[in-house]
Amino acid sequence: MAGLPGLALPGLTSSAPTARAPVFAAPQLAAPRTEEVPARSELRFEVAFHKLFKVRLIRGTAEIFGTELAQNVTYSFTGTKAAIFTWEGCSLELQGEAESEYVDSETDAMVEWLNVHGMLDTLREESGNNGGPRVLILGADSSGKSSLAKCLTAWAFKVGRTPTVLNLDPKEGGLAVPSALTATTYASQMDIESSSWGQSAISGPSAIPGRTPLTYHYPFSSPSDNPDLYKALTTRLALAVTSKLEEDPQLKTSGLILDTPTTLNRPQDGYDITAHLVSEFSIDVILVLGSNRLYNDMQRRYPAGSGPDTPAILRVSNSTGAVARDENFLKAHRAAQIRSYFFGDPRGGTGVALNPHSVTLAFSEVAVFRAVDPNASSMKADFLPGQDDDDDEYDPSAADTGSSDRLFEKVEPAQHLLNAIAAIKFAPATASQAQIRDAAVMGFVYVAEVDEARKRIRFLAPHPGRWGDRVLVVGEWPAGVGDLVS
Ligand SMILES: Nc1ncnc2c1ncn2[C@@H]1O[C@H](COP(=O)(O)OP(=O)(O)OP(=O)(O)O)[C@@H](O)[C@H]1O
Repeated sequence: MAGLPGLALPGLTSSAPTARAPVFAAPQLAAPRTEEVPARSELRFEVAFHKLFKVRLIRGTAEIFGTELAQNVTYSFTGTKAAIFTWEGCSLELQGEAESEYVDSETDAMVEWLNVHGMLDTLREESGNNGGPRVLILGADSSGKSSLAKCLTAWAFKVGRTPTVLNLDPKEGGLAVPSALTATTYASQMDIESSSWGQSAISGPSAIPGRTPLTYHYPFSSPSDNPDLYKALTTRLALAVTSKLEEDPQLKTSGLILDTPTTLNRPQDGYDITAHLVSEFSIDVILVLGSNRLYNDMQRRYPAGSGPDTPAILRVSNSTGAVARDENFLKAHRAAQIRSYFFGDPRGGTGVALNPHSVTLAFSEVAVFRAVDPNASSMKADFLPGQDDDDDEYDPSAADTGSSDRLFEKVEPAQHLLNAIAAIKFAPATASQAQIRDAAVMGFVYVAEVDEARKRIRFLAPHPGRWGDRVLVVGEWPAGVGDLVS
């Protein structure tokens, strides 16, 4: 396939909106009030989507998941559940509407987490040629896994480290969109206002210095939906990250922090994947949050003193303030994450609004593949549109997956792609199944329009560059966001 001519629509440049960005109508807020937060306490708050809650630190010091707030800067939150913690006490100016907002002093977990950071930093000090700690965080649903990962990352950065964080939860998506498995080095402060891990440099300029994660695409919601694919991708990530660490002593000493999905907690299908991660990333510390069963099972699997490569298992307290997020909240959270990937942060505050680029292509100019759901492949084979006649032929490249099933099937562009999020992979249209699987992601695009009559398809892309002869891959996850463009 020749280079894809991107068609910039009139007026659709980076200085004028390419698509109508979701407008965040700043609500009228009541006058600000002041909240005194005692030492070693935290202000916990929950803000609904489409509501705004503003916080300004006016006295003392405070941090949000380990990252310090600057004094006299107004931070804006929406669609967030979080806590502002203070070691020494602080005064906060609050404005706006929180669904729940209270100060709590039951914060022993923070002290414990800080001790874990101290222990990890001692391991970094003493690491020599072996490199710093490679930490795997496991735990129950909403136990605070991501919050702990953020705290450990922020505190490590604060003492001059540059840890590499792996988001291995396809429901979260790290600095990209859900379905992204990412590795990101934190050499600058984390984003205070983000309810996830912030915004990637791929999406455009941001107030926080940009980070470009190494991204792989796993378009299923849980590792156990397609364990072979999940394992293959995490192996690629481990190889890439390990070689990056070998090239940079500072990164190597700073080590790895792996944030994982809750489903790894399940003995029946999660432990096998956990063992894969432990071996591929040469994990030496496993932090278990809030599950005695998981802690005991891990201790049995990796008994202390059974060898130099056996990881240490540490039980860590749950974040007492961590709250379960219901499916509606999580759905809105995912939609917001996808929106911010394309449109930036429209809230004001320190956020930067972006204008995604619109690219219209002929059907003949794109190569779209769909990741096959191994649990439904036999049913799908007959029904998916756009099957080539020779699709049933044996593909030798699929052999190294350990299964003769195909991983991806080519699909013709049609209405079924509308609202899909597609990964642009560093693989040409002629690539084998294994090459498509193993290719990293250049970025994600959103299918904004499919014109079957004129055989044209319009994408929104965060980046103006053309992607040339590269395949697009869609899957069942994340589900399309219907109202991304109105
Ligand atoms: N101390 C706290 N006070 C208020 N909210 C908190 C606190 N700690 C964590 N949270 C919030 O609780 C929610 C769940 O926490 P977190 O995402 O860290 O858990 P998790 O174990 O990673 O979740 P999941 O099971 O979805 O992967 C998040 O919205 C987080 O911001």
